[in-house]
Amino acid sequence: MATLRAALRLGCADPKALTAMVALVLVGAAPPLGVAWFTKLLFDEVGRGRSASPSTATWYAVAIAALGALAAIANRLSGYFTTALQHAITIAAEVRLYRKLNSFLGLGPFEQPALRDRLALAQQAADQTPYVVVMFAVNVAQNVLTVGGFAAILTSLWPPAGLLLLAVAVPEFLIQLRLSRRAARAVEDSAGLFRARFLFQTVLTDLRAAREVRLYHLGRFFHDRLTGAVRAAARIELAAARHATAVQTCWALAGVAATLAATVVAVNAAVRGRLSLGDLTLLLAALAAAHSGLAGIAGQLGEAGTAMRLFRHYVAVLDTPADLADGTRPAPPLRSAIRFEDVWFRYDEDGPWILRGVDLTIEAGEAVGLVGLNGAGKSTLVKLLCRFYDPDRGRITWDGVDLRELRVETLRRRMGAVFQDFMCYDLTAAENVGIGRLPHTPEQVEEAATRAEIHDRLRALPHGYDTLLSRTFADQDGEPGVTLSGGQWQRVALARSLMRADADLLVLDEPSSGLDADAETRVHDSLARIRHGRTGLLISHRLSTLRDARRIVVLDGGRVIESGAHDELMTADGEYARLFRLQAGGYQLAAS
Ligand SMILES: Nc1ncnc2c1ncn2[C@@H]1O[C@H](COP(=O)(O)OP(=O)(O)OP(=O)(O)O)[C@@H](O)[C@H]1O
Repeated sequence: MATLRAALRLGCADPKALTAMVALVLVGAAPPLGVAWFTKLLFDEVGRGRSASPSTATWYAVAIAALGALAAIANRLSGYFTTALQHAITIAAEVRLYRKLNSFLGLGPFEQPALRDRLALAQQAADQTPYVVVMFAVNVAQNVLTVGGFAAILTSLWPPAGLLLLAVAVPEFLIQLRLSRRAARAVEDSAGLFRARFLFQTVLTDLRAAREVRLYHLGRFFHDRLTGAVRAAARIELAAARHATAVQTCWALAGVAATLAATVVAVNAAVRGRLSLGDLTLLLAALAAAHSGLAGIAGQLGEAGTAMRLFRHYVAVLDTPADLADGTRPAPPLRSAIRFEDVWFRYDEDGPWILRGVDLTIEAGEAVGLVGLNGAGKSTLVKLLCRFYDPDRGRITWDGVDLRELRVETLRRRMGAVFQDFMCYDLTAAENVGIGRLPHTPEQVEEAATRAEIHDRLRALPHGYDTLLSRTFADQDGEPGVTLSGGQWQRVALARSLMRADADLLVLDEPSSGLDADAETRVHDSLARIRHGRTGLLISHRLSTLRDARRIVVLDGGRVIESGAHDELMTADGEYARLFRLQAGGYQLAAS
């Protein structure tokens, strides 16, 4: 019931269009009845032979034409309002769905395949169901008027006709409902395949993927995967469609047999003079119209049944509980320290521990470098600090307050971050930088870009900061935009993080891996100036960039195994010293 209420609520997304459409559909219900009735009168009039009145017969013909015109106009207008309503429903459904997605505070929900499948179904259902349900309600109202009218005519001419219609209609409705369940199950079963299809379509059309796809001749490989997914989904849906076709065909034949029986009875009655030619015409027309009207209602009932079953996924997504409980206290400016206290974390309940009792203090105003081999857990630690996930054990505190007690939005406002896999948005240069802080002024954008050493490059673009950084969308002149080099994009991402110039904490996960040696030195000098007095957590595999960090922390197997200044760690001659010497040795070799 809640599902139906939700669908109907969405169905009323544009009340004016809905009202106009309902009125027009109902207006469109009358003409068929009138046409049938005037046709009967016309036939009876013409059947009177010489005593027939040509003017009366002409008026009947005009009435039939006028009713046809009314039906056509109502049809066209209701078509327009239906389209308007459909758009309003799509917009309202998407607003709710994406508002819900945005309400997830962490990353967990985005990593659940079942939820992703459900989301795909929800998107599909949200677009279709409210419309299908509203149309079902409206068409049933229309058909009930039409079918009811014809049924009344039929019953008045031949009383058992009403019972005959009922005997055909009830089983047909039940059959359609049953088939609708199976059709919905088929769509559910193929949801994962459709997501896979979308993934392969993206790989085959994405500019970033295009290089590898061509170099490794992967076009055929991904195309096969794509068609494989489409074929598998088609097999599932066709199996359901075959079953439905078989059942519906059998039932249609039964309906034809019933109509035939009724027709034979009526024709016999006419031959025996119990029905006039007009009565016979009316009866046959009424029989055909009532039968097709009932079949229409049954078909729409099946469609609505399928749509309603799928719509449960939309409602379920909207009802998905919050992934992380938001805190209640605003995050204050960082005065003392951020502390990881015996933090344990794993991504899945039965997965391996990624962080195993991390104890780490980042004093306010201190720059800490984080070092470790691939997979040591550095980025995971950052994700916990940003509260994309909560620790399974232990806690992270911000000036002594557990992160879980702080309002996430206020906490994140106090951070600027560049992630390893930062985003390159198909937006203008100004937007790519500026979205690090909304709203902002052009001066703030240019200042951040200057600090990230990318201002000159962005200013020199064809439309300066208004240049579209995309090769897949056209700019305001209809030309493809421009794209930047990997290192330049990285500087744009850095500039984005620097839009939060007043952030208490700057988290930089490999911020200079793509920069040339010159840029790296300049960016790090600039970062050192920006960070001055600000807390920083810097992850880098280029250990030379961390030398100036007040403290370097080495993570290994999810634990902190060393901590200290560069010189201290070199003297201790542990893992850091080993890694540093390896890298320095490499540079010396290259230099000699
Ligand atoms: N979203 C995730 N779901 C499941 N496992 C993950 C996820 N992200 C990372 N992992 C796993 O956690 C471990 C630590 O990954 P993490 O990205 O934190 O390492 P890292 O130290 O930053 O490595 P790198 O130096 O390569 O960037 C890896 O074994 C990785 O497979």
